Amino acid sequence: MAKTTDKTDRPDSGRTQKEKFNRSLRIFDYVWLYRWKFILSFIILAISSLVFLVLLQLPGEALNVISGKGKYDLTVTEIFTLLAVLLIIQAPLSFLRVRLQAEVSEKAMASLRKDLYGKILHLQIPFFERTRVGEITSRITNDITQIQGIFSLTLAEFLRQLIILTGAIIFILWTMTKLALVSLAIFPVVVVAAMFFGKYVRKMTKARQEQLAASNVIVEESLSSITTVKAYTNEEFERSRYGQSIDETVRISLKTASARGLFSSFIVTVMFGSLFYIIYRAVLLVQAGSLPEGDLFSFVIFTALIGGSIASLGNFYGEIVSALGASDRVVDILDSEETEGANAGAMEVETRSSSVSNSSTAKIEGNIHYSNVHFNYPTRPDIQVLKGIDLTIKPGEKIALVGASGSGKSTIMKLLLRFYPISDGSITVDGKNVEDYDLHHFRDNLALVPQEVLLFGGSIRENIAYGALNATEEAIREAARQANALEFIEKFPEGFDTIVGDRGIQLSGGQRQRVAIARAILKNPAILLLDEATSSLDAESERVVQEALDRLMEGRTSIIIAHRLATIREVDRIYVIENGRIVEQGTHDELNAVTDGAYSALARLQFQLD
Ligand SMILES: Nc1ncnc2c1ncn2[C@@H]1O[C@H](COP(=O)(O)OP(=O)(O)OP(=O)(O)O)[C@@H](O)[C@H]1O
Repeated sequence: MAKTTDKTDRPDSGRTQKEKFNRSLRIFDYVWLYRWKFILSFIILAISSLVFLVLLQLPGEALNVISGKGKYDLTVTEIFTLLAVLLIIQAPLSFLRVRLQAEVSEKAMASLRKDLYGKILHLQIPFFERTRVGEITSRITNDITQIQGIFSLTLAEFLRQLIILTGAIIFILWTMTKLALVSLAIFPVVVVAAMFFGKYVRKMTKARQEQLAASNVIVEESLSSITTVKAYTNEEFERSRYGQSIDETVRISLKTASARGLFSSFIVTVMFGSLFYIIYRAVLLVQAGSLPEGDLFSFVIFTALIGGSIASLGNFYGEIVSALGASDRVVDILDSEETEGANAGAMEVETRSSSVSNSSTAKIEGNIHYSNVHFNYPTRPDIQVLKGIDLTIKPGEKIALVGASGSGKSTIMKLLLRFYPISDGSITVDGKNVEDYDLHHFRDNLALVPQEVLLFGGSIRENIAYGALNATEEAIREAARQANALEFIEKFPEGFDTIVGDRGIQLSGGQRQRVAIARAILKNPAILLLDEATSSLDAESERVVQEALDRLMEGRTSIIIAHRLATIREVDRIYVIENGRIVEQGTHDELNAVTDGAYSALARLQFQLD
């Protein structure tokens, strides 16, 4: 099973922090769509923060009024009436701000999510070979949630704290200059120290989360391959793998707990110690008669406010920095140039969805020509998988590829599907290089029936309709009939509405294959790619599947990867692939007649075994 490290394989290619930062800001484009609401929410925020600052001065002023040292000509009742009025004004403002920010962040992130997913779906296959599914999901879920947090909360809070901090400092400097200078000399130092300490604690917490995530990957991997785990009786192995990972989590957690413990002792003693020292100095001033009691009260409130603001600014800053990291990863994918074919843009998908298989471009006939095709997988540049493949298939012909495992049969097929760019040579269809076709139009003319059919989790109907999303009920039924699937589907109490379960596991192998064949029939492609199932179906299932396949292949150019030579006796031509080259070609009878031929050797071996 794969290693559990979560790494981004995309090269960081020495991008500087500044470049990363600038790229991250591209996320703002999404928020900018709702700029007026966003700006309005910040104006409201600024107003309510200022109101808050005024509000906090009032209790102190009330105390001053009692001791006859009031600054403004107000009675206690008037002060508290004012306080009540300000509170009431504050209420709808808060509501409106929260509502506006939620609307902006939800809508902006929804379009970001949609764009990102659209982009991911259009990325080339090598991206998916490099990047683990969990990591891609994490981009769409965790990273965007983190970015959303910034727009819905953090940025606003950051600004609010900044206003409060500035306002509070100005207030105490203005009204109690001497005392303010003492506290401004001590307090920020302590808070900054606390912030660094806090950063360390956060780092530890993150390490713990990562370790926990790694443990979850083990669970996910083991459970998704539970049949393999059981078949190999590796339950104990998996349990201990998980156990070790969990023990590691505990170890890191305890280290984190110690750091957290130290942190809170630090906060309690040093932070509050200095706060009390400042208050002590203030009380001395009150005692000496140079500071009214009410101002002392305000001073305490505002000093606590300044401390709180600095600390939370630190936290919010941390969140903003990590969201910038998340944005960078998201923009990395959004800007990726690894998109399939220049014609495969998201816009086109939108216009296409209404007329899925009826592309306006002329239908392909299916004249396929491979000319001196060389190929190596992008992930393994040193290993040449195809070493000069030449083959020609006329419209409606059926050809088979045979050869040992790893000889390159599937690769030949994948190149026709344009999953990878060809290193050298060319493939043409109807005389035109496959690269020059509009990708969607091109693939609309191809259908693939894979060896291992994995269905989507929905109903049988949805799975068949995947071949042509706008197909009618009759067309789906007819496709199922031709695929020899109608009978078994109708035996289910729910018929076409039967849910096939995650990846189709509630159907047998043969049934899954027939659903896949029905899907291909519905698509009605000119070219058919068939990776013959190796899993041996029982004779009866094999017969019905084969019959369905024969019907599917009728009148279509078909390329069959054959594992069982018995099924390809009737094809127009067989190509024997060895080590990325075609070593023999001809009909079954021709090749079988070659003494010491590669095919005849294979045939002897198989028919002996059969
Ligand atoms: N995605 C990939 N990335 C890198 N190498 C690959 C990839 N897929 C296949 N290969 C390598 O390319 C070679 C040819 O593989 P291919 O799947 O075409 O063989 P095959 O003849 O279809 O085998 P089988 O009959 O077992 O399906 C093998 O050596 C394989 O390891």
